[in-house]
Amino acid sequence: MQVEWERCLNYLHGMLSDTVFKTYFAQTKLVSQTPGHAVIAVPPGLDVKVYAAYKDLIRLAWKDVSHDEAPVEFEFQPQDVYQPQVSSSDNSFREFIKPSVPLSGSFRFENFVPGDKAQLAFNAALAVARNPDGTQYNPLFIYGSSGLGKTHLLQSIGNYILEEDPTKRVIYLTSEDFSQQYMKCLQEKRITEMSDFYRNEVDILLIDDIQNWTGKYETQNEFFLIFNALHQAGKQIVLTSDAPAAEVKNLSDRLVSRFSWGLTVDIQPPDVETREAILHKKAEERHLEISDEVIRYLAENIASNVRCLESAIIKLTLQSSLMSHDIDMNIAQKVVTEIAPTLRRRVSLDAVLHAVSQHYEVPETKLIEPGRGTKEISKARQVAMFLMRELSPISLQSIGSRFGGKDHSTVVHAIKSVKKEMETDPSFARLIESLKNTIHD
Ligand SMILES: Nc1ncnc2c1ncn2[C@@H]1O[C@H](COP(=O)(O)OP(=O)(O)OP(=O)(O)O)[C@@H](O)[C@H]1O
Repeated sequence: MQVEWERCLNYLHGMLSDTVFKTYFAQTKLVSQTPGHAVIAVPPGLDVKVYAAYKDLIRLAWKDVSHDEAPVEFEFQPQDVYQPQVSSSDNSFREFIKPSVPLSGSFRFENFVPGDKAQLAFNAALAVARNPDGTQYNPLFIYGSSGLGKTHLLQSIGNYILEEDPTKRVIYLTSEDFSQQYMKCLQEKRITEMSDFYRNEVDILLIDDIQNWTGKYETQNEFFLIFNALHQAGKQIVLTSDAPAAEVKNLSDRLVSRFSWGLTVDIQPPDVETREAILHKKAEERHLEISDEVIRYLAENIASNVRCLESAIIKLTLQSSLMSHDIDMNIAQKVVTEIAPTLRRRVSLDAVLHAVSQHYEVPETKLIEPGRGTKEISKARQVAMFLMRELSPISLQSIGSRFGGKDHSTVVHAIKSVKKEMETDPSFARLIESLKNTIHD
């Protein structure tokens, strides 16, 4: 019951001035509710008559958050024994929601190769980074298929801004992180703190993969209010998605419309020349000597996405050191044959979770909840992370997000552990292969 009032308060926060909201609403509580009637307790010292002026707005907010068409009469009462919500210090709230995921230093404009297909997105991202006060394109909405550099550009914006001005408050997170923050705050009745945080402590908001908000209407409502407040205050917002906003399934119309206020740009798969340029760049970054012939062969044969090009470079290095031989066409052909099945396959994360949960007899909810869990759960989780990476062109960060917001290094560690065990234990390697074969979308 109180949860609905919290949502209503959140809505009101978006409609009222900060002062009015904090004076009259922030400390209120829903104390009882019967059909058509709700009693709201207000802190001592406040004149309950004041609330008459807000009744229509409150009804509207209530209708919107509760989806209840029946009219509700709100009665405001001073409480004799009123326990205001203990407000936490900023630091403890930050600790509680972990607002931002650290930016990876390797995502920079200098090492992004735009080619023709990502030039517009690159220019727009750079323009936003150079003018982070929301005056360029606000919001900037970047969309494109998996592995084409959306996260790279998004994080490059953050890195650039922070290098120019380390005092800027840049928040980067995936849409799933945001949903989790919202659910956590809702459960702990800290929604007001969450909206306060985004309203008052963010200069640039970067949100990755908003397609994962499909059907999550409560999260969308919360984000809608935050978006409005930030936009009004001239704070820059950048969003990415695997599809244009209008094509994201079950994304509310009002968010779709807000997202089109600024600039929408897409990233298309790179053509063969750009793939060559990317491979040259990646080889150079790793101080690898790879002939033009090998680069061209890889660029022609790996056309799916840039993540696969990167993985080809890593595999080339591995093969070359295993065979104690310079990288040549033989090694390149071996690598292309090895990654060909991955290029064809693309399974959903849910399919992987389901298969692993069945095999280890661990409920899916246990696999994805934060915290370590038992040894068995932790093992099953590592296997799931490994399989997701193998069977789907998804970033380490997105995998971590699926497991209660684990960071990228936890996922790297999980993948390494599974690989190591596969090398030393053939029966475990067979198990992984058989799991791979059972997973289908
Ligand atoms: N044009 C490019 N130039 C250089 N590197 C690139 C380019 N495009 C992608 N990459 C690299 O490819 C990898 C995958 O890119 P990224 O994670 O940004 O993709 P994404 O579009 O966000 O994918 P997803 O939707 O799966 O999260 C990253 O390591 C990134 O640095």
